[in-house]
Amino acid sequence: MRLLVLGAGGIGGYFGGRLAAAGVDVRFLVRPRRAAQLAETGLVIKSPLGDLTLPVKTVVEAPPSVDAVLLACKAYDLEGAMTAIAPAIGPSTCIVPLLNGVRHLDHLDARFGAERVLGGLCHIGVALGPAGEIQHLNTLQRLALGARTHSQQDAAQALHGLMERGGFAPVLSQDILQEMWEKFVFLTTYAGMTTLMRAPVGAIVQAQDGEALVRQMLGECVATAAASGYIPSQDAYARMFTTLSERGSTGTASMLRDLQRGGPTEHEHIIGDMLRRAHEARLDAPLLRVSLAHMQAYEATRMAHGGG
Ligand SMILES: NC(=O)C1=CN([C@@H]2O[C@H](COP(=O)(O)OP(=O)(O)OC[C@H]3O[C@@H](n4cnc5c(N)ncnc54)[C@H](OP(=O)(O)O)[C@@H]3O)[C@@H](O)[C@H]2O)C=CC1
Ligand SMILES: CC(C)(CO)C(=O)C(=O)O
Repeated sequence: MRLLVLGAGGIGGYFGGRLAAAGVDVRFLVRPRRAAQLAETGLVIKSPLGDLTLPVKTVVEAPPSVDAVLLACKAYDLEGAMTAIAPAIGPSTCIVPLLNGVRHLDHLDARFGAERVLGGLCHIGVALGPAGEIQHLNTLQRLALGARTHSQQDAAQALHGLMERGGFAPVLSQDILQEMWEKFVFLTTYAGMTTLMRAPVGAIVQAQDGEALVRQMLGECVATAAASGYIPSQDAYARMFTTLSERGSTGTASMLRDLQRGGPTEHEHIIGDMLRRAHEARLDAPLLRVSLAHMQAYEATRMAHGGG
C-alpha cells in the first residue's frame, strides 16, 4: 500500500515517521524548505517512547493515485493542502484527515467526494523543535480512524491494518464521527478558556469564577454538539470535565502556544465553527462569542503587525 503523508510537521512527522521506520511505503509531501531540512537531517523524533532518526522519502509534488493519504496540516492551510494532494487522489484512494475539529470534512467531501474521506483524529502532544525535530511532549500517541459510511468499512479496516505496523496501537473506531465531535467539544473549551485567560487549567480553576466559566463554555459546546446529533457520552463528558478542571494542572491547548509565539491559529476552524453551529441551532453561546471575538482581535492585531 502506498501512503502519502501531507505535512511532516508534528502529527504527520510523528505518525508517518513511525510507519516509515516499520518499513511501510511512506512518502511525505512537503514544501521545499522542509524537503531540504529533511534531506539534511533525516526525520528526527525525540520521544519518551523512543527516539528515531531516519532518512525519509519526500516529494514536493504529489505522485499520481496513491492508495491512501494521511492529511496532517493545520486548518488554515487546508485549501493549499487539498490542491497539493489532488493529483494523488485516484478512484480508490482514501483520505484520512487528522486535523482537529470537523469542518474540514465538508471541504474534503466537496473537493474529492465523501466516499473518499474517512474520519480520523489523534490524541498526542507533538511540536516541531528549532531544528525541525519532532518533539513528543508526553507518552500519549492515540490515533483513531474509521468509516463514516458503511461502504468505507473495508477500506478503514485495511488502513487500520497498515497503521498497526507503526507500533502506536491505532484504534479502528466504530463511531468515528462521535469521537471527532467529542474531541471537538473538548478542544473548543480547552483552547477557548486557556487562550482567553492566557493561563493553564490549574490557574484558571483557582480564579474565583474559573471553574464555573469552564463549566459554562463546556456546556455551550455540549449543547451545540447535541443539537448537531452528537451528544457526548457521560463518560466522555466526565473525562473532559476532569481534565478541564484539574487542580494544579499545567495543561494548555496548542492554540495558546501558537498565540504566544505570535503565529496563526486554528480559531476559526475550532471556536468559530462551534459558534456558527450554535447559532444555526439557535443556541445562546455568550462565552463562545467572547472567545471568538478575542481570537479575531488577536488575529487582526497580528496581521496589522505584518503577520503572514
Ligand atoms: N500537534 C499536536 O499535538 C496535535 C495536533 N492536532 C491537529 O493536527 C493538525 C496538524 O497539526 P500539527 O502537526 O501540530 O501542525 P504542524 O504545523 O506541526 O504541521 C503541519 C505541517 O503541514 C505542512 N503543510 C501545510 N500545507 C502544506 C502544503 N500545501 N504542502 C505540504 N505541506 C504542507 C506544514 O509545512 P510547512 O513546514 O511547509 O509550513 C507543516 O509542516 C492540526 O489540525 C492540529 O490541530 C491534533 C492533535 C494533537
Ligand atoms: C487536546 C490536545 C492537547 C491533544 O490532542 C490538542 O489537540 C491541542 O491542544 O491542540
